[in-house]
Amino acid sequence: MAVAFLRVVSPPTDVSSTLCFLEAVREGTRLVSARHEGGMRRKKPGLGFFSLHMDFKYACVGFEPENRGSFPIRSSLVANPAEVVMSSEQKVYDVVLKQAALVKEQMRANGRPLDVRPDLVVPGTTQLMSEAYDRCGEVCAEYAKTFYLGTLLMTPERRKAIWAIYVWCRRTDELVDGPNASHITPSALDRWESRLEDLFDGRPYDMLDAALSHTVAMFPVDIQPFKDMVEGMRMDLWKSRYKNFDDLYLYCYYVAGTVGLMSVPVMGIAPESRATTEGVYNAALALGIANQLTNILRDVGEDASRGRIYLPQDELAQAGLSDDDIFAGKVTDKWRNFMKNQIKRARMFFDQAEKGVTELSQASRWPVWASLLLYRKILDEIEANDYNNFTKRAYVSKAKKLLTLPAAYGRSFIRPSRTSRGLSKATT
Ligand SMILES: CC(C)=CCC/C(C)=C/CC/C(C)=C/CC/C(C)=C/COP(=O)(O)OP(=O)(O)O
Repeated sequence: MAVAFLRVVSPPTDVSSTLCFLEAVREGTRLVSARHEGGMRRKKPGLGFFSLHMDFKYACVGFEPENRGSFPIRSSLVANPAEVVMSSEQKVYDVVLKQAALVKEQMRANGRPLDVRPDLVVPGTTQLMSEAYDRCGEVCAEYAKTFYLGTLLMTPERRKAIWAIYVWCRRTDELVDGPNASHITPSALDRWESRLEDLFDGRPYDMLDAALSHTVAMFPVDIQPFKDMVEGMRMDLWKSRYKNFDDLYLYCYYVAGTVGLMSVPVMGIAPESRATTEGVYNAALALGIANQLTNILRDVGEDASRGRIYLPQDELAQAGLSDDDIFAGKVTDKWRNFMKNQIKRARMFFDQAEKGVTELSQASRWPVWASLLLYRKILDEIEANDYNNFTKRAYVSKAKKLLTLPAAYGRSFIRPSRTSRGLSKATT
C-alpha cells in the first residue's frame, strides 16, 4: 500500500483550533485510512501534514473547526489540488500512466503493434542520418561497451534509436558531471531544454540531435521523460542532501528512471505479451531506479569527497549515523547494517524490473538482461568488500562479466508469461 503525504494549509486566523479532515476518493471509494502525522491540531494557521495509507490516488482535504460557531463545518476549505502534495512514487506513476496511454494511442492510430514507422525517412537525408547514427553508435560503444554489444542483436532501427537516446542522456549527464560541469548554470540547462524542444519539433541543432530528432519521429517517444532528466540535472546543481527515500526516489526517477521510460517505446513490447503497457513501463522505471540506487551505493566515498550524500537522511539518523560519519568513511557495524538495508531495497527494485524484461520484444531482451544482471552484481561486490564503499570501488571483473553474457542470452529466450506475474493486461 502506498503512503502519501498531503500538505494542508490551515484556514483563516479567526479559528482558534482546527481539526483537519480528509476525504479521499478513488473511483467512488472512500478513504481507506488516514493518520495524523503531527501538527494537525493547530493553534495557528499554517501548514500541517497528513500521512495517508492509501490505495487511491486523489484526496480532498478540509477543516472541521472545534469552534463550530465561527467556521462552517466541512464546507469552507477544500484543498486546491495544488495544495495536495503527492508522494514521489505517485507523481512518477502519473508519468508512467501518461507514457503508457500515449503508446496505446499511437498503437490504435497505427492499427498495429508498437513498431517503427519507416515511412518517416525523409528522402535525401538518408546518408547524413546514417552518419549521425553511426556517430551515436561510436559514442555508445566507447562508454557503454556491454550495452552496445547487446544492442547489436536488436533490429537496425531499434538499435540506432537506442544509441541516439543513449547519446542524448550522456550529453545531458555530462553537463553536470563532465569537464565543464563547474560552469554549468540553471540557464544553461534551460537552453539545453529549449534545444530539446526544438529537436522534438524537427529542428535539431547538430548531428547528434538530428539522430534523436529522427528517432522521436519514428517511435512513440514522448518528451516528458527527457524534460524530467533535465530537471534532475537542475536538482543536482543545488541539492546535495535527501531528507528521506521519497526525496531520493524522485531524484533517481529524474536521472535514471526516465531512461527506462524513454527506452520502452523503442525496444517494443512482445506481441504475445499479456502484460499491460503501464506494467512494462513500471518495470522499466524500476530498472532505472535500481541502477541508480546501485550507482549511489557504489559511489558513496566518491560523492562524499564532492560534499554530496545521496542517502536518505532520516534512515541514516535511524541507524545512528550522521553526515560526519560518511565524511570520516569508517566501516562500522552501524554502517554495515545501514548498507544491508539499502542493498535490500535496491534488490527489490531489480526484482520488480525482472518481471518486465520478459515482456519486451525478443531482440531487446538480451541487452536489458545483460545490463540488469551486471549492474545487480555490483551490489554483491559491495558486500564482498565488506561494505567499504568509502575507499574501495565495487566492480564486476571481466571474467564475471563474460560469464554473465551467456546467462543473459539464455534468459532472453524466456517467453512472456501467460499470466505475466503482476503485469497482466486488464480484462476489460
Ligand atoms: C525492464 C524493462 C521493461 C525495460 C528496460 C528499460 C531500460 C533500458 C532501463 C535502463 C535504465 C538505465 C540504463 C538507467 C541508467 C542508470 C545508470 C545509473 C546509469 C549509470 O551510468 P554511468 O554513470 O555511465 O555508469 P557507470 O558509472 O557505471 O559507468
